[in-house]
Amino acid sequence: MTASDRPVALSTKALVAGYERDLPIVRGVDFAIRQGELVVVLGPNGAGKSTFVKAIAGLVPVHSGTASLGAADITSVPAHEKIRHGLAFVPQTENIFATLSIHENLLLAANILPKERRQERIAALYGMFPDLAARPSLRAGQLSGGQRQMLAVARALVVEPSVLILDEPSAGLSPKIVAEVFSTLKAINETGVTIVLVEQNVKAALAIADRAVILVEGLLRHEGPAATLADDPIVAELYLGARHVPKAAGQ
Ligand SMILES: Nc1ncnc2c1ncn2[C@@H]1O[C@H](COP(=O)(O)OP(=O)(O)OP(=O)(O)O)[C@@H](O)[C@H]1O
Repeated sequence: MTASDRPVALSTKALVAGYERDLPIVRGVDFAIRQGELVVVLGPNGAGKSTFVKAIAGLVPVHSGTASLGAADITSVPAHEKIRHGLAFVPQTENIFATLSIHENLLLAANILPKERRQERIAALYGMFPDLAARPSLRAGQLSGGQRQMLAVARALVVEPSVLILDEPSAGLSPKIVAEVFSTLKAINETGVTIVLVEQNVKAALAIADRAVILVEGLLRHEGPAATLADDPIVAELYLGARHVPKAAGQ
């Protein structure tokens, strides 16, 4: 089955959201990602990318429109309840408890699972993240930036979400560490987890994504397969400072 035949995992319809009622930041976004896809959300600074995913996650007020997981409307489901529907969100910052150990961070995330499943899930996560397994009693605040992001991702995966949304997991990381984080995300995606990735790191994100959507001023301006968008003049215009997009011969 190709990606386009698979059921929609997460969608929004005419989603309008923002911090104040009279100031919508996301201004009517129709978006869909199919099961097993990895879609990157691109766009210039201030375009509303974070606001868009936070609105889906229940962390920013939705003014109108809907967000759905599969067929279930989750627009009004409180943020902490969305995980029970299979949606996990990794915020850009404050995504771990720095004063607690790696193991305590995972235990806290596992709290919503039935008691008998917690150890088994944490063991599975340690299998996926050997760096975390190597020193479970280390205080999370002592981890490097990349390892912190991995702990944040591991916390999100404890409850086996069907959809994982990440808000700029590469922020502040060196290119080498970004490559490691992204290859881990790709491996997670290959286990069947649908991933929505908000990113500024365009090249690296397009290299692992199936598809990309571009938000500009709160609107979905452009979308397409990641492989072709990498060479798209609109991407160049928005990101690479190419103000004058070269016209095709004859124009
Ligand atoms: N907590 C907040 N309260 C009020 N306005 C906010 C808040 N957070 C962001 N905004 C505003 O919302 C708009 C969109 O911000 P957002 O962070 O969603 O953009 P972004 O595309 O994710 O940008 P970046 O890539 O720089 O993070 C900006 O004008 C920003 O100033």
